[in-house]
Amino acid sequence: MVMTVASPKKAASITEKVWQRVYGNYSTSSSTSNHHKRCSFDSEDDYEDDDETTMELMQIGAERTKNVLILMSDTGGGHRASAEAIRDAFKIEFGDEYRIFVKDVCKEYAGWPLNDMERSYKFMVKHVQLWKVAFHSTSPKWIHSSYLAAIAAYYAKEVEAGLMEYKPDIIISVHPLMQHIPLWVLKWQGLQKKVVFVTVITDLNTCHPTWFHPRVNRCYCPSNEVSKRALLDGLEESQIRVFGLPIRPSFARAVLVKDDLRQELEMDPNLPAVLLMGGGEGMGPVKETARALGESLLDNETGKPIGQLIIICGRNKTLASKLESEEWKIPVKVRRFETQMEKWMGACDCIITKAGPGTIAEALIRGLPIILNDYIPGQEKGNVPYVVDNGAGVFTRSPNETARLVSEWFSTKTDELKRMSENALKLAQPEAVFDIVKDIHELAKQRGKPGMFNFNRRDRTKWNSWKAVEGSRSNPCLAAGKSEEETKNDYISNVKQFLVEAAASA
Ligand SMILES: CCCCCCCC/C=C\CCCCCCCC(=O)OC[C@H](CO[C@@H]1O[C@H](CO)[C@H](O)[C@H](O)[C@H]1O)OC(=O)CCCCCCC/C=C\CCCCCCCC
Ligand SMILES: O=c1ccn([C@@H]2O[C@H](COP(=O)(O)OP(=O)(O)O)[C@@H](O)[C@H]2O)c(=O)[nH]1
Repeated sequence: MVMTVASPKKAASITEKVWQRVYGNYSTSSSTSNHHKRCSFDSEDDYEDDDETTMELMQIGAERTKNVLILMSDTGGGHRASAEAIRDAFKIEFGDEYRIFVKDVCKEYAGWPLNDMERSYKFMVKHVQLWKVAFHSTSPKWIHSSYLAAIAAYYAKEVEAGLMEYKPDIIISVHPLMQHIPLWVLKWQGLQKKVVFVTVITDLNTCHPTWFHPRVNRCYCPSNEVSKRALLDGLEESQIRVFGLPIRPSFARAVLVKDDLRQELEMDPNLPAVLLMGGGEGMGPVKETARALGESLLDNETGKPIGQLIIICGRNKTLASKLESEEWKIPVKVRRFETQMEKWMGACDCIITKAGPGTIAEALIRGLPIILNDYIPGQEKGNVPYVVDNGAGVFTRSPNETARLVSEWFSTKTDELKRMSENALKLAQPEAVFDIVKDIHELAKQRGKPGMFNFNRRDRTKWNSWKAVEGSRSNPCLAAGKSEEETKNDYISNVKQFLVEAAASA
């Protein structure tokens, strides 16, 4: 059945469509609604004609702005940082060719627990044994597939509404839990062949298996260790690319001079500097380590400092307030959430951090030797050997040991600091984010049709049905003229299909 909203003169509607495609006027729901009202068709003839138009439009459409939806969640600071890195790299490489949306569709559209993952995750990593059990017990495919299927059964419609709102030609997931449900929704909508779906993994080594989904078009692995895991988990070699972890272009492309940065950041121009942090949330033994450094970086004989300390607390306001209120015998700067991490890293000589992959990858680009003082069990565990075995840093949980190491690096063991800095630079992959976006661009080109909004007959029906209920977030089947009972049955059968698929894949 075909929706009939209006029956405008064909020529006018086609001209308008060409105009809108070329100028990419698909960004607001109102313009899209109007577009769809104008572009509805009544008969099979209209469809035939429209298919031809689509062919024409595909050629012109090469120039239209394509929508890229990046799926992330603020569980930790790394996923957002990588998402923004990809967005910025698209902008630098391709200008207005792509329109990028960085979104947590689960938070914005779904209900509990999907809309509350940040808080749940924070709670779980605070009670670290709880996280350890959750991480490892959900690693078997049959467990996480069934669990995600059950959640999908509840929220697929909402996630679908979220995806449809951005009309993506390309979906990029930078989160371990954003493969299964969106891919299912695309399949349900018959859009899997039209929308490019890629995963960009942001864990360096021991990542959770939910990152690996066999139906993605590409899986970008940051290291060979991760690509081996992907192969073991059933991905094909042709799906995998190893470029590195995507880091904000400001790290890779900006030319930063340490002396200038120190002046800009009002740091001591001469004293060596150590940067102390704990990811976006200011986690790990930051306070204890700061106090130990306050002692070890003071020369007891002269009473003068041998180094300076920068502490970045991220979103941990309690930690920042506590440290700000302390008295220090060496130069110390306590900062909250910083947006120009490349500058602080560029102004320092080494870094102390928990084993967050984003911070590690950034520090490597800046050639900073790394002291890892903590890790989250599961996904961050493997980051420790990644750094230590490559000679770019050391691991110790002891604040006193950390403070001793830094004071040695700044006095008697400067050669060790230099050697580690060189190793860090060897491991760095500053171009990774550009390689990733270029590959996605190529992938999208190879696929030919730029996404779901090159309508063919079937898509148009579906999309018109969907748009008819725009805003209400109801099931598109309802708008397609089905009864509530039929709609419910449709939905249940879709869910069943998903559960069967999940069981089969397990
Ligand atoms: C015996 C069977 C028991 C089954 C019980 C199921 C209970 C489910 C409870 C918890 C779910 C645990 C999810 C484990 C998957 C973890 C995947 C993963 O690697 O997650 C990591 C991210 C955080 O990203 C990391 O941040 C780090 C820094 O902090 C660092 O940067 C790292 O590199 C990043 O990768 O974790 C999450 O996003 C987890 C959010 C969990 C919230 C859980 C609470 C709500 C419960 C369900 C939400 C729905 C998710 C379903 C997942 C299903 C199974 C995998
Ligand atoms: O004040 C801050 C603290 C951290 N970060 C960034 O947050 C990310 C942290 O990611 P990581 O993977 O290291 O740890 P997570 O926060 O996910 O635990 C890195 O890109 C940091 O540069 C930031 O931009 N400002």
